[in-house]
Amino acid sequence: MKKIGLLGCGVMGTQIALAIDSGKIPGILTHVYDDSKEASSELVSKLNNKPEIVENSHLLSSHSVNIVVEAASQNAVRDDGLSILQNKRDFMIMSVGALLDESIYDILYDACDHFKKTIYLPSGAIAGLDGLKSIKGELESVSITTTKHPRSLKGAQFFETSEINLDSIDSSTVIFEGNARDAVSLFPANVNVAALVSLSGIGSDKTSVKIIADPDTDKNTHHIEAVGKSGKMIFTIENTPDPENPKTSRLAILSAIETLRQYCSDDIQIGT
Ligand SMILES: NC(=O)C1=CN([C@@H]2O[C@H](COP(=O)(O)OP(=O)(O)OC[C@H]3O[C@@H](n4cnc5c(N)ncnc54)[C@H](OP(=O)(O)O)[C@@H]3O)[C@@H](O)[C@H]2O)C=CC1
Ligand SMILES: O=C([O-])CC(=O)C(=O)O
Repeated sequence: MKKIGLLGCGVMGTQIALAIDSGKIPGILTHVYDDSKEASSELVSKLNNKPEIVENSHLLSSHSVNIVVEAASQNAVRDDGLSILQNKRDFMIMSVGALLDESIYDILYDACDHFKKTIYLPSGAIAGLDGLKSIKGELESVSITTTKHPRSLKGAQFFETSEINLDSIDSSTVIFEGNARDAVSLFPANVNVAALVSLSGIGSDKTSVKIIADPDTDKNTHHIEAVGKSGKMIFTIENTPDPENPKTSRLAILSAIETLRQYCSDDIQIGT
């Protein structure tokens, strides 16, 4: 059975750990780490098969795990990605926005090649990446519009310099329009999906992103439009937010679980 190290013990990390513990993912969770000792202890308390809590993130991949699963933050990918691959572990990334920094992307890409390891990027909170990848070479334009309740957007770096006050928004309001590169750095916990769309399609400079704060929605909605020689693709995904962390959609958690389940099984691989 594959051995798994978990980096990040928040909402998503906890659900992934429970899926391993219940046997839904046929692997063994051997080591976990979170910057918050409270979060890692709370996660371990919920499991029947208790993993070891390591003292720092680098120790995760120094143990003999097959894969490290990141469910923490873009900073975690920046700080720990290279050492995970250098220690010859596969790496599953949820905070995909970190890869839109070209220097990080190049370092991790080269490390995969050099150490013969693989980075896995689950589809997260969206669908349609299979189609987008297939028409990559023929795409003319790609856009993604993300709509969330203002409470799901709270705490984003964007608000450190913006005049917009989320608490005073009383109707659907466009709060950001720009490219995917800027979007993921200003909203690092909200639009990792824009990084997935960019990496599957025409890149982060050409992928347009719009972010809407809507006080009347109870969904995290992502609307993607891609136009190219092969025709037009339109995807709208209306996600249920996680009750504990409304920034994160239930689909993103289930997508992480399914990717890890496939990694740990000898299943037929469906989809592009
Ligand atoms: N690809 C996709 O489609 C999606 C990606 N995501 C991303 O997945 C990640 C996990 O989401 P979720 O579980 O909901 O987030 P949570 O905030 O619930 O959990 C993240 C946990 O990781 C900890 N953490 C943050 N940075 C580090 C670090 N550098 N090293 C170790 N621990 C760290 C946090 O601690 P503390 O609270 O103390 O910072 C927190 O306990 C987020 O980055 C999120 O943006 C989410 C949804 C969709
Ligand atoms: O879960 C979602 O709806 C999307 C999200 O937070 C992200 O892409 O970072």
